[in-house]
Amino acid sequence: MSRIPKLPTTGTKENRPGLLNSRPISRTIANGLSDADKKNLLLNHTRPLRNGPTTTAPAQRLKRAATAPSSTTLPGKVTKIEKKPPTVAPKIPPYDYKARFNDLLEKHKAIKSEYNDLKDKHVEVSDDYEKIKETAHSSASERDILKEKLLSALNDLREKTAEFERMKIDFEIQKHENEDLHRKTKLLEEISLNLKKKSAELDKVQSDFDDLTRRHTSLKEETEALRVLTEHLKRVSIEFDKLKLDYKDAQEMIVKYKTEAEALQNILASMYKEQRDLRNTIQDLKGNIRVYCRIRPPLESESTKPLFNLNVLDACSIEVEKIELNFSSARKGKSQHGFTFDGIFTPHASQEDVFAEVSPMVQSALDGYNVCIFAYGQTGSGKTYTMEGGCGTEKYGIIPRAFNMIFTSMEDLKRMGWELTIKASFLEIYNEIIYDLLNSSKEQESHDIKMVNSKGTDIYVSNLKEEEVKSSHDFIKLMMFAQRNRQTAATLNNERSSRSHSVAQIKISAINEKRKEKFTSNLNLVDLAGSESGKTTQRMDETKHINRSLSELSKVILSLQTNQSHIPYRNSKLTHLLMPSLGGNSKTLMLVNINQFDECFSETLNSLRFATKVNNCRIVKAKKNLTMVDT
Ligand SMILES: Nc1ncnc2c1ncn2[C@@H]1O[C@H](COP(=O)(O)OP(=O)(O)OP(=O)(O)O)[C@@H](O)[C@H]1O
Repeated sequence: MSRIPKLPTTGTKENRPGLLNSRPISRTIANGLSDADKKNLLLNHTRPLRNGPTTTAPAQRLKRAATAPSSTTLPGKVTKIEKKPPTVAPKIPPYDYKARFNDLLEKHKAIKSEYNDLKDKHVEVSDDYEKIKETAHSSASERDILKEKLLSALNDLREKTAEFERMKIDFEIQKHENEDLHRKTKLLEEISLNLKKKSAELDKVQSDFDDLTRRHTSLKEETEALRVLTEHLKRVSIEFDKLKLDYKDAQEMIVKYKTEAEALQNILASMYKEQRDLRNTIQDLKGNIRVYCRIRPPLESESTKPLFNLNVLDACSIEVEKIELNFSSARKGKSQHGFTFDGIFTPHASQEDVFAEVSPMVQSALDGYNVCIFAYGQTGSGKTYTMEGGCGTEKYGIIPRAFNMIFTSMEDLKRMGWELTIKASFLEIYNEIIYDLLNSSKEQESHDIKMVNSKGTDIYVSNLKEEEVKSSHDFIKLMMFAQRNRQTAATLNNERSSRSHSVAQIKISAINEKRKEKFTSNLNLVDLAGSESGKTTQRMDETKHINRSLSELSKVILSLQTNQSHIPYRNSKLTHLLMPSLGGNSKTLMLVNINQFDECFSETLNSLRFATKVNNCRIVKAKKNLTMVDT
């Protein structure tokens, strides 16, 4: 901004005119002199040399000039004064005036040229001064502008400062307020935290209180229950005391009754024995082989089938009659036959009616006798229905009813000190081979009939499954299982069930520890194969076997009837199996089943004739299998 040239800083501080006193003005201004200083400075510069406060003599000035620094710097122009090495003037003798004059002349010349130089320099300095003046002038105006600006800036500054001060105060106030707020916030946070804690504590206290309330309620209830219980206990205690007395009385009574019961039990046992003996006397009188005839009613589907005449003459006799219409045949005319048995079951007889007659035989088994009940007759005559029955307890046949009876009697026998074990097995004899009906696997083991002891009075079938039965329900389940197995075999081999003998064996083992008695008895319930003759090759084969076993059965019965020494039991599987139940020590009941269809007349006649043969046979008095228990 300043165009003032830089002046040399060297030189004396004396306020001399000209170059020697030329301090750089710009520097002084820049150094911030006061206005008065600046004025003085300018005046000093412009004052003529002679008006200077310290006017020096020309000789002195010359001398100073001679010793002055060899170079001076002027603003704008730099004049270099060459430094000459000081020449040592030869000492002039005082007498040499000429030389001294020449020397003075020389000095004068030098001063003169110096003067001229200085003059030139003065002119230069004057120019510079003018320039500086101008510059100073413009600087002054600039300074004024700047001053104004400075003033306004100062005003602004003052205002800003005032504003700043205000703001500072405001800031301070704000700061205080902020701090205050901060403090309050902190305080609030602390209060809120405390509140939260208190609230949590309150919640806990509340839940504790609720807990306590609940416990209090339950305790109250328990107390109430306890109170009720205590009252009840009091009552019970009174009752207990009463009962104790009653118990004492009862105990005395029990002892009394026990003695009486024992006496009664003895009476009962002897009565039971008498009753049993009487029963068996009656049985003996009736005969140990008993034959009944059952006539099957035609089914709805058979209602159109022609029937032959069948007259039930009395409870034990029937008459069958067929009128031959084929007059060309030799057997034309009436064919009438009468038969007498131990009983006749008409088509109206129910399963219950049949069992009522059969039950004494089951009772005999429970009394310790071997019993065999078998159904005989042609296919479809009602053998299976008679032995096994149909669905529902009403239609139950002899086998399930016999079991029901055994389990009912077991209770009475228990009361008299008898413990009974009942075992059951189911088998089928087809074409002289024994099949275990309780074994459902296809791979059947071979079954042989073997002797239990050397006396040959009892037999057993090897590899035959024997299940202990605890209830009649167990037995029904077992019987149904055997029926299913028989039906499966029948499905595989058409009509096999009709062509095979089915045997349900029930073994009763009884022991009376008190009386030291025990017995075992066998109850064989047999559904024989159809007695008719077959027509096909296979049927012929089957028939051969069936007929053989049935004729062997008739032979055995005949041998028994005629008291033969040798009874041919072993000639067929059936007779061999039934040996214990057919022999002297047994009771046999045969049910001959017939139907009334005209087409079945001759087979019916055959069945009735066979039954008559059996009926004529009287087994020797049966013996009970009772033995004494080894002690
Ligand atoms: N007394 C009866 N009352 C009502 N229906 C009977 C009677 N007897 C037999 N039936 C019925 O007659 C049909 C033949 O009887 P069942 O099967 O018992 O004869 P079956 O002699 O055993 O024949 P199979 O030798 O083929 O086994 C069956 O449907 C059976 O329900």
